[in-house]
Amino acid sequence: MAIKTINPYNNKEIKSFEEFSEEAVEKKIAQADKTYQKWKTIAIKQRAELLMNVASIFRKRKEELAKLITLEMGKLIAQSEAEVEMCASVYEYYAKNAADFLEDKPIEIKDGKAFVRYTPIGIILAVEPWNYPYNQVARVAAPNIMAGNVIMVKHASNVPQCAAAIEEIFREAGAEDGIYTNLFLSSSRIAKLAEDPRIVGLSLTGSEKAGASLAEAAGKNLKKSVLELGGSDPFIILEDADLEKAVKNAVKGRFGNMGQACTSSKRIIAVGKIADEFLEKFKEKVTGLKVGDPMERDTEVGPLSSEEAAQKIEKQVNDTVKSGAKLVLGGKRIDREGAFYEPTILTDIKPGMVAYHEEIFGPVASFYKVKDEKEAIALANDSTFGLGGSVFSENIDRAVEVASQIETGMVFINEHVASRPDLPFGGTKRSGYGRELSELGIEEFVNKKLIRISNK
Ligand SMILES: O=CCCCC(=O)O
Repeated sequence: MAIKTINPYNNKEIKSFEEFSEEAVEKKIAQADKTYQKWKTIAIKQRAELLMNVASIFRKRKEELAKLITLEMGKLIAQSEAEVEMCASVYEYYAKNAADFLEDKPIEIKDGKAFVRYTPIGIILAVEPWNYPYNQVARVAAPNIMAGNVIMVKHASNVPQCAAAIEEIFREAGAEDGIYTNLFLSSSRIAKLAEDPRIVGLSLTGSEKAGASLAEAAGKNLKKSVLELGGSDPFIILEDADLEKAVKNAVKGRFGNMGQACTSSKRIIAVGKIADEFLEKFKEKVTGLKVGDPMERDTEVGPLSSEEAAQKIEKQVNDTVKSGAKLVLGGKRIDREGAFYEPTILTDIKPGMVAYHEEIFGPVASFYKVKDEKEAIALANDSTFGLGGSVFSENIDRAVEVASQIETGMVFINEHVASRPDLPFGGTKRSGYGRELSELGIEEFVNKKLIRISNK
């Protein structure tokens, strides 16, 4: 199968890459394994130097790297640049903090001494998505390389140039072959890779379907896995919220990256008397955003990642409207070439409708008006997903109380959900398991080895 770059701004093919043969993949695994035997013994200071170089190359080549994102998946250019910066900060964060995170953890016992030592385990296979082509990879590569593991990445097939660029950056930074390996492969070959005894851990960010099949392969082969899957994050606005702040965050939280984030604020739940005013202001802010070329700095609405993605959104919205929901804004394809879809707001969504249950991975906000806080929490939790969520209130104790009742892996108060290197990221329920980023992210693929020294 050829792996193609198609520019979603005009649906034109730009470049095509050949999938790696079985022999080529075997050679790369053998190289990664050989390099791992050495890398696991290398001082952490040297590992940190490599990642500091990687961070600095990302920053130095920011413009060019950002353009590749925009070309391959249509992200607005300023957001692509911000992603490159965020990705550099992830490499830098682990370069600076991993030594502390990996220190021996003493255990207090009465007789003798005991501690937990974190040791590397081998090759980690990461399956990564197109929506943040550099940053999603950094979150797995940086902690694992610092922990002494090596990484093989099967990236999404619509961002091959970004995928190749990451490997090239590692090479430029001085990484030996095998520390970071890009694999041009189709998804159907992942299960076979999981059988390889040299690959010891599997990490995936993607859909529930892809996660289930990776987890099945990991389970069959008794390998650890981390899954970061979809979400339908609730964004709750309590009656005492700062409305301006809530509106600003809702626009960014739902329409940033054209709504193509697992943690987008997909379900906006407004309580009581502020609901109508919120909706009016929210609609006002979204109406009239400038549609155009994502490479142009004044464009506010770019294309989705692909024609297929735009068609899927179109079908989900049409099905929801057919079953009785109302359109407050948008609701159709934008009449121009490319994978464009209007920023859309839906209301009157009821259980049984597509938008109530499915993740809508695009610029579509589902708006719900509820009677009180209790109803808001019940609605927020009436989802198979459990990734992130937001609560807006000027009463922080109250907001924390609501946050603690929401069944997700992350809740942000008075902010939309956004990852940061120093905060754990991940979900519960059908949004997956395990954590990326922060100290927790480096603990996923290490052997937490107990060493006990007897005093008998
Ligand atoms: O699809 C997952 C998006 C993660 C966005 C972030 O890093 O904040």
